[in-house]
Amino acid sequence: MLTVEHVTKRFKHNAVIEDATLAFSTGVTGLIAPNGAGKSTLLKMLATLTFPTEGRICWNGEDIHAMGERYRAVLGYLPQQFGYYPSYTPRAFLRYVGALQRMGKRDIARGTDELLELVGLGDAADRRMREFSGGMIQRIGIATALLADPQILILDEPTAGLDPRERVRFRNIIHGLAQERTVVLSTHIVSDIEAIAGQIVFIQGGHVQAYPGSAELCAELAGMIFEMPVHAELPSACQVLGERERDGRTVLRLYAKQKPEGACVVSPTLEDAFLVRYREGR
Ligand SMILES: Nc1ncnc2c1ncn2[C@@H]1O[C@H](COP(=O)(O)OP(=O)(O)OP(=O)(O)O)[C@@H](O)[C@H]1O
Repeated sequence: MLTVEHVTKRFKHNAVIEDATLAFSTGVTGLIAPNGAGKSTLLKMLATLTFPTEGRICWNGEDIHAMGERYRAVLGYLPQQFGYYPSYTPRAFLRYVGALQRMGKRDIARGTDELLELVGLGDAADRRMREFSGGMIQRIGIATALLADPQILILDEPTAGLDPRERVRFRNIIHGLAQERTVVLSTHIVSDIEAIAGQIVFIQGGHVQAYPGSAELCAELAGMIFEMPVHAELPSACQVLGERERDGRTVLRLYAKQKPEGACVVSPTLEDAFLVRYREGR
């Protein structure tokens, strides 16, 4: 288990993460927050690329910085900007990455074949990556992070720039990988994690809060999410969460503590929970 114990991260006097205590076990944890909230900072600390100002992070009870190379041997990390060489083929690139990780040639070759199949790029193993779509490159990024068969997989906004089909494919791959790994991924797109995250972590104003899954978050809003016709008079104490089409009509989706006149109550979604939590001024 990966544990974050009373971790604070400050840049000069600005605390980006404040006294965070969290645990990541097998399965997917989705870190969801708007841009600039501190997702990458938290993930970089989990990947030992930056240090907590206070507190410590442990893997199975041992401080990850004290573990040094032993920790990096169990860690796979896909940064937000994944660096690759466009003139390389996936096979050559994975060989290069494996060599940097001091893996044996046979392990690299076996890993490369298995991983390219896993991410659906077995047929593209010997094509130059300059011809690849953004989604294909992200899948190469995943294969790279998985090459040394890590127990912990940290993915920083892995679905950024992917089209809906690629997002679904990516989500399925991540879900499969998390059956026997600790996967932590950041996103600001709710649907990326709604279906697969066993734990959801919000970061707001430096405070980090974990929920066991989207069901608990949605339950908190039960009876407080409504839809009403777009031209109806809005109650004063409500938050508009968006518009949508319902049975050929445009309706407003609202958050309110009490049922507005003419509104009907609807089931809360993780997106509602996200919008309510991160509404302007909060
Ligand atoms: N090395 C640094 N020095 C100073 N401030 C930093 C540094 N790294 C991050 N920050 C600040 O910390 C805050 C959180 O940044 P971070 O990149 O962790 O956010 P994020 O949630 O990952 O956002 P995004 O989705 O835009 O990547 C920002 O205000 C950023 O300017």
